[in-house]
Amino acid sequence: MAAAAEGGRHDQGMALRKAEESAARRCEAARWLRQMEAAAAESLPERPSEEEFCVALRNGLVLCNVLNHVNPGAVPKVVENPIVAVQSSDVAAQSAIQYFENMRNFLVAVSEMNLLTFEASDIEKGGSSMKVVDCILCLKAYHEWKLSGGIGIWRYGGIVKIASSSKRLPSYSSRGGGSADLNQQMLEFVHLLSEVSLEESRVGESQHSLFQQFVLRVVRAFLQEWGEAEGLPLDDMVLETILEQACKEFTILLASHRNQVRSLLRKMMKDENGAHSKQELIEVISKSMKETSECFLTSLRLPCGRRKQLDDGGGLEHQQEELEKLKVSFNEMKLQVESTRSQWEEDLRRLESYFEAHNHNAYHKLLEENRKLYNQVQDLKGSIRVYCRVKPFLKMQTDQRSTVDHIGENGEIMIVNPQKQGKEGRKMFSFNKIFGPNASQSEVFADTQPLIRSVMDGYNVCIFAYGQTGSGKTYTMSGPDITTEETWGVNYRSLNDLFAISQNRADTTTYDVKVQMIEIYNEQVRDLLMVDGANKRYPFGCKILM
Ligand SMILES: Nc1ncnc2c1ncn2[C@@H]1O[C@H](COP(=O)(O)OP(=O)(O)OP(=O)(O)O)[C@@H](O)[C@H]1O
Repeated sequence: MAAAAEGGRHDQGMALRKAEESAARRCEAARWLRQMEAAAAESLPERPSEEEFCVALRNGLVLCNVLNHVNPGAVPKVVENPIVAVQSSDVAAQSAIQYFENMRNFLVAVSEMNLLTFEASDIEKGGSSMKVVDCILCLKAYHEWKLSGGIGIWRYGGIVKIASSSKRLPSYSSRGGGSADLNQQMLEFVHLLSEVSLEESRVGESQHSLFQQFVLRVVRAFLQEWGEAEGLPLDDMVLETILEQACKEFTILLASHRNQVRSLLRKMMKDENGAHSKQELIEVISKSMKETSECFLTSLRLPCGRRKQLDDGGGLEHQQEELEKLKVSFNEMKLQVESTRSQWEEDLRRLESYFEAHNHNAYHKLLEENRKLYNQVQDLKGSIRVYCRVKPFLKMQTDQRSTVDHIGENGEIMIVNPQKQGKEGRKMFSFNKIFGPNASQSEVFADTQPLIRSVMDGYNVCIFAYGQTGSGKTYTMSGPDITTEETWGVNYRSLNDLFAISQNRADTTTYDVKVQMIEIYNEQVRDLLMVDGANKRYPFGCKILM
């Protein structure tokens, strides 16, 4: 109950405020009419009731006169009959007709000026005086705008008027004005259109920026919601580039269409053959607007999730289809690129392994040939070579008479036996080469060294020293001091080369090196590396390599 009472009080308060508001507006309208028309001051009170207000204006006289003050000639014929309190029924009927003519002329003129208007019945008893008040206040605002120079944009209750200078204000005449007046209006319109261009371009720039931001957000939100655009390369940069381009094109289109409209209107104005109705003018403008919007939609080319709301011409639907096609073709292309890439990778792998195998084979073939040639040379030099080294006299030796008479260049050596005479006392021996008493360890090894490579190529090689006790076998094969490389004998030098070649060929060949040391003495063969003395003697089941 309390709530209902509260609601009722609230409604009463609202109604009171509305009544106060409409009374204030009515008083404002009455004050202005009284200022504009002296006759109104007599018939219209300064603070009239609704009834008083309607009665004072019902004959249309005040309204027509005021309108003619605002826009001279707007109502060419005004019925000036005085208000008579008591009339005969005939006179009253005639007056009513004349007054109705005033009211009709007023309403037509106001309507042609594109101002707010009302129905004739609104001013009759039981009508809505609010609309009458609105019409008068609208006329008042228009009048004030004209007085202030009529420059810029004027708005009142949804009505918009644009003008640039007081000299060329749009002049609205009554319906009977003819084509000349209409053409004048259109020329004015064209003039105003070009005048507002500057203002438009300034506003356009900020609108462009706002529009761009707005569309960017819409599209991003849409793509997030859509989720199917993952495969498309629509990152922020791409989107912004597309939209920026679309906005630029839209701006250019707008400017172009504005110019088109302007030139079309100018052409129409110059066409003196006939008048052009307002309907024709509107048709031209709306056609141009439609073209602009279609061009923009075509140039934008973006999907829109709310297409049903926005697209009543099927343009966005077409864009959506195009996008779907693009997406399918993009995915196909992506698959094709993937497949081509894996094909290339496979081809590359095959080529690599082919060249690797080819190189490997070629290398081995070359190596084999090289080995063959090398070992053929070794064979030609002789598969069994015998060298002779002449031991020098040691410092401790007192008798230093030599038995070597002569050493030839081709491996001959002449030995002298002083105890025999003649031919028996001189004997000539031939070897592959003779090393004299001054030959160094490295000179002796130089002739043996090529055979070490033959070992690494898989050939069997045997180097051994032969001679009586104390003749220098150990000196030649091992050397007097193994700590000094210069004095190394054939064995150490051979092993050194063997491991060096093994390392050089590590990329292609793996070598397994084994060593065995045996002694043959008094027809007994002993394994020198065996710790176990019992097994030292031959046979111990091993192969002699060197
Ligand atoms: N070319 C040489 N230059 C200098 N000294 C040498 C040369 N050949 C051998 N000698 C010296 O002669 C001595 C005997 O040599 P070595 O021990 O090499 O003989 P061997 O043939 O091995 O004897 P064995 O068969 O008894 O073992 C050693 O003192 C060695 O240093």
